[in-house]
Amino acid sequence: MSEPVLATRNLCKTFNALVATDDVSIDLKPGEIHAIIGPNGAGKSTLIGQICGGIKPDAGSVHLGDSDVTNFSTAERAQAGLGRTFQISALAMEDTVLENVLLGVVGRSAKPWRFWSPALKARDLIESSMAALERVGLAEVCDQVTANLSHGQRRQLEVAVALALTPKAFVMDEPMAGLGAEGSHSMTDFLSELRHEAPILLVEHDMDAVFALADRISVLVYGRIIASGSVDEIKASKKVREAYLGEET
Ligand SMILES: Nc1ncnc2c1ncn2[C@@H]1O[C@H](COP(=O)(O)OP(=O)(O)OP(=O)(O)O)[C@@H](O)[C@H]1O
Repeated sequence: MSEPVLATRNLCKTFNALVATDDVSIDLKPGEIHAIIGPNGAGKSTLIGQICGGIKPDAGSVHLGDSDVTNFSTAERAQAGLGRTFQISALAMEDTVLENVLLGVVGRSAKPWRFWSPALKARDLIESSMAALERVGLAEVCDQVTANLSHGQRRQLEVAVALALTPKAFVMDEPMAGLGAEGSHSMTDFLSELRHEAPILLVEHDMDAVFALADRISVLVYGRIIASGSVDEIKASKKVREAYLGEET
């Protein structure tokens, strides 16, 4: 069995009396897409916040490869190889498409000026940023102001920002949100390939995309993982249907 690239161990988080994360231990293995699904308010965003560093857990730990990153800042986790896309866009709308990727990469450095001083480094940085834009199909609009992009292109740009950091693992929060059928389809194709570069922890409400992509699904209800398994196992689970999928049928 391969070692997980990303793991949480017994994560707990309460907000006053509300238990938002209840003893959550999940793994992300090389080459896989592990989807986390659950009804609204189940604790998916809180879990992602603890994995990526925005929310401090009350108990438990987060591991990236061999490193315990529980006490790392968000920037330190990104530096350690955690690539994240956001539910709500974190892009700078007034900056160009290329600038957004460059800023994403430079922001990763604890000492950003180190990137900019030698001309060679700056050139490398631009080349790797352009390569990331090329991969998501945005190279041609690299000089456009981000505000001019369509919603779908902004989602692609977020992926490019994460990609340019050459992460060890991706954490993606609703990458399909707001994409039309065609956009979801091409993002699904893209993520399907991307998993071989770095595994993806995917939080997504779009069940068609989840069922098409996930190697494994974990179902979160009231902050607790109630089931974890393959797409077929989760679809067949009575417990899951009652707690979650059933409410849609
Ligand atoms: N900062 C906070 N203070 C108090 N309660 C919070 C806070 N953040 C989240 N919660 C509560 O914790 C629970 C889990 O919320 P969370 O946003 O993690 O769920 P979610 O599964 O991401 O929901 P959605 O699918 O709607 O995005 C909810 O009951 C929410 O109201």
